[in-house]
Amino acid sequence: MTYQVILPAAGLGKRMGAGKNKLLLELKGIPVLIHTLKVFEEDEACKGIILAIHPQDEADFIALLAKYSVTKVINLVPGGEERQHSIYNALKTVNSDGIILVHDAARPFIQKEQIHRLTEAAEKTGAAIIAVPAKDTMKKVQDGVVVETVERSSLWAVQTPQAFRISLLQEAYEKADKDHFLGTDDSSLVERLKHPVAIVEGNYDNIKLTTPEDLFFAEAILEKRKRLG
Ligand SMILES: Nc1ccn([C@@H]2O[C@H](COP(=O)(O)OP(=O)(O)OP(=O)(O)O)[C@@H](O)[C@H]2O)c(=O)n1
Ligand SMILES: C[C@](O)(CO)[C@H](O)COP(=O)(O)O
Repeated sequence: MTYQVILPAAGLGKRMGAGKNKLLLELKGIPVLIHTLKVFEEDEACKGIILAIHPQDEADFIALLAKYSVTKVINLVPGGEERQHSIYNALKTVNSDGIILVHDAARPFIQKEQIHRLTEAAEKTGAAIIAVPAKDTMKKVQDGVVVETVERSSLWAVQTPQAFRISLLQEAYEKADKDHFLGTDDSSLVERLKHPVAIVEGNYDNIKLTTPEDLFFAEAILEKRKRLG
């Protein structure tokens, strides 16, 4: 199942505190952005990558695409104030049908096998997301006091990629824009259409590099993969 992918890469990395786009930080000498891009560059089912970038990063990103021979980037679009705005800017440039993925550029450890299970599910259902069963107990808190412990057996920790029929995601984004709805993931916009979203189980390696300790976890994941081959 072929697909296109939108990679939102226009964040400021405030929680990382690196003083620059965290996607320019290096893991084993290679920028995070390139680790993520290479997964899709090397996936024969990926027919095109649309990168949402911050204008201040444009020169650095273009230089990296050339240095690492990334050929599948078909468009660079300006990011927006929020992740959702960056993705919407990219989605507006898509004029085809089929399946589109949205994947955080800050998640460099996604693997082709998971992507293919995801696209197959999205082909069947129109919408599918990668997630893993929650390992921690989650509680709702108000004013510093627990108000509810959420039943863990039904909880999943949602990641990206998230995969959709292009027309469905475009409808969801148009409605969210009209309603001024801001979600923390793309699936929540599709759920507002009362459209079912399938869960595809991924793995716990697919972390999002968000805070400084994640860089240490990332190095450990790379070391594990090197040892396991
Ligand atoms: N306005 C934004 C915000 C985020 N992103 C991208 O969306 C992904 C997930 O966002 P997050 O991890 O929150 O990145 P940042 O927004 O950079 O982090 P922070 O919230 O700590 O600033 C990242 O690849 C980020 O580059 C984006 O394209 N446009
Ligand atoms: C989309 C996401 O990665 C799913 O877990 C997450 O919601 C992104 O959150 P962020 O704060 O925009 O990184």
